[in-house]
Amino acid sequence: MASIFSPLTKNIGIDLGTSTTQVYVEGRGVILSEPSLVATDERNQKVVAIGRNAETLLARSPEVVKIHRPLVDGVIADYSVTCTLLNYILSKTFRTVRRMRVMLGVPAVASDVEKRAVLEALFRSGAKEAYLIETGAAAAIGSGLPVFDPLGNMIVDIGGGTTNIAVLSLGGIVVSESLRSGGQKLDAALKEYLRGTYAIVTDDATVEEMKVYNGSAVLPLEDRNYYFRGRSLDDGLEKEVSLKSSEIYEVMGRPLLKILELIRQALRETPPELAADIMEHGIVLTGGGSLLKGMDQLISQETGVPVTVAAEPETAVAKGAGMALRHRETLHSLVQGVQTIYKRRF
Ligand SMILES: Nc1ncnc2c1ncn2[C@@H]1O[C@H](COP(=O)(O)OP(=O)(O)OP(=O)(O)O)[C@@H](O)[C@H]1O
Repeated sequence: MASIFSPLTKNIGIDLGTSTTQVYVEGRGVILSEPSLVATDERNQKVVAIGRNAETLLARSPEVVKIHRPLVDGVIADYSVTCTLLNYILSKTFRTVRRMRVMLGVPAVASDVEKRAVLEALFRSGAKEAYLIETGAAAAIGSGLPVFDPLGNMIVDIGGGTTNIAVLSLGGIVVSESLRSGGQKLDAALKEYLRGTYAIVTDDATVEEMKVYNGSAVLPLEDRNYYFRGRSLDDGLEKEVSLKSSEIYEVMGRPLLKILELIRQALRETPPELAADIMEHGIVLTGGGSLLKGMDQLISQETGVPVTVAAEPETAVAKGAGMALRHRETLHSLVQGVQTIYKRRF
């Protein structure tokens, strides 16, 4: 029987995200990226689809299907649904990988109970070794920041449900901040605005499209009109509504303020010598939220620090978690007093 130290054991990094779950396999890259969704049949509560299939099913027969999101704001909201999703993901990965050593990114804001729940779910799903790493640290490693150097590195990961910030130096986390707010709060603000101002309700896909294609974190140079369809609250009929780009910008500005405040707080807590490195080398952004138009510009304007978006911002956490497995002993000894890695062997 192959030992867990066997070369057949593959290092796997997982980003179990509020919106999307990604799996990275060492030597192969990101092999799976699917929505974090589980669909059950309303009539008998049986699981009928997971991940992308659940999304497709919802679009086809919304009346029969109930959609479950295992995570809310970055942490497990439904343990059994989380196990179902992890089982599906690991069994898909297991088709090509015999033995798995898994590292999973968790937000710094997650409690010990939540962390233990994820570890249990990983072991139940077939992982032979399982570890957790803070999302910010994983994102920094996955973006290729020189985290082992005697330098201050700052990463801001803006996900769907959480924003995680970490300042790393010499392989350890010096400052760590986490907020249960991310891209989904922008969607919620837009939905609320459409309901309150235009008495119209829209589906998630329309709001997401509005944000991704027409949204901006900075005041748009040209104030264009965009047209969307939704259901009128007055008569229940489909209605078209026109929104200005400046309006979308204003609505999204409120939730973005919280993210800006968290970044300022992390900068205030950073020791001066490391802050000087960050001023020189800049802040790196990861996570889907970093792709919002003008996000780097807004953060740079508001903090006075140069900002860049990582080359592959959406996969940085999964990749970094997988890469961290190779350095797990070093990281373990260097990250003193920080609850970065949890380990249990069977
Ligand atoms: N081009 C884009 N512009 C604006 N937002 C985007 C863009 N692309 C993706 N997003 C947003 O990024 C978020 C998803 O990012 P990501 O996949 O990093 O989060 P997650 O890992 O699922 O969540 P979390 O880390 O909070 O658990 C969603 O809110 C999505 O709408």
